[in-house]
Amino acid sequence: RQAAMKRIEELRELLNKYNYEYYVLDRPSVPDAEYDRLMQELIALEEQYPDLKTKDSPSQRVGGQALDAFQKVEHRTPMLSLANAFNEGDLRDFDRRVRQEVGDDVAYVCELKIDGLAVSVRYEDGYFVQGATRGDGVTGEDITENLKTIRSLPLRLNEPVTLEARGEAYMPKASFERLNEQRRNRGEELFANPRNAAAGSLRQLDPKIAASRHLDLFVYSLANAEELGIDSHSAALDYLQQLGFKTNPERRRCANIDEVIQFVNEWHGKRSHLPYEIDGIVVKVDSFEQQKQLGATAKSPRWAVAYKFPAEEVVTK
Ligand SMILES: Cc1ccc2cc(C(N)=O)cc(O)c2n1
Repeated sequence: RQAAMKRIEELRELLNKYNYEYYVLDRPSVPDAEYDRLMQELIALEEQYPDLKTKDSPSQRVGGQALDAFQKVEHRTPMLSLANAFNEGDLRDFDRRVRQEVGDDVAYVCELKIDGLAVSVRYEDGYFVQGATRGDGVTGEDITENLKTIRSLPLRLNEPVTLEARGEAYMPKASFERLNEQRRNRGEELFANPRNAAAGSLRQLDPKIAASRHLDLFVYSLANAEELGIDSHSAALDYLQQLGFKTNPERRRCANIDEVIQFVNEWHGKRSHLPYEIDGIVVKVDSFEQQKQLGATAKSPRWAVAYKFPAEEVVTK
């Protein structure tokens, strides 16, 4: 039994590491066959010794039976939506309002605005404990079992911290094409775009169906950053990455609004080359102290804006 416990721990660490390399770093170090072989060994040992199964075991990603309904979840801090900017003038207006409030010494962080579903994930002592949809920003739906099927979501963080992170669950373009191909062959109704497909997948009561949709997740903010002594959005993103979350690498810290506009123009033409859809660029004041000075309206922060790209001409296939 001692040997089994040791081997189970070894397998769990190995499989979580291989999973991280494959799904977060996109740099697998072992062939799939090796991963599958080790997973089968872990599942067999956990069946033999069920009490040695832990909640961060990689065998627990695709949950058990389907749920009857989703429970409601109250977000500890509201999930804000972003005010939109549609052109350079809107961005300059945003910058002027910010500088009127906090002065000219302000830096921004630009991120790609992933076209998916906003979700919130909670960890206690480093273990994933609950995940929820944004809902109306205050109350969402508990989709913990479905989020567990997203391989880039760590079941355990690199540090035993208690936190709540926010991110965008999305369906990569390749998964979307494959899914619609399947539905076409079965004469089923097609999804209009990856965002709708991701929404439909996360709303599945059966986690096995959610798992089959190959969703992914970029994490983009820390709800309790202050408690953890983090003072800026860029530091929060670095910390999330350090903890083992998948964060979007295409982010840039900008010293002024001109650099923001440059970043926006750069990505305007490049987004079709991305393996996922984006519908704009998120621009945030970097310093949390300045964010606090700017505050938020009932709906959205005054320290952030979403620059929206015009909807891509629809190419019907
Ligand atoms: C505060 C906030 C709200 C929605 C967001 C949405 C995205 C996104 N869709 O990528 C990124 C962010 O940093 C966001 N930040």
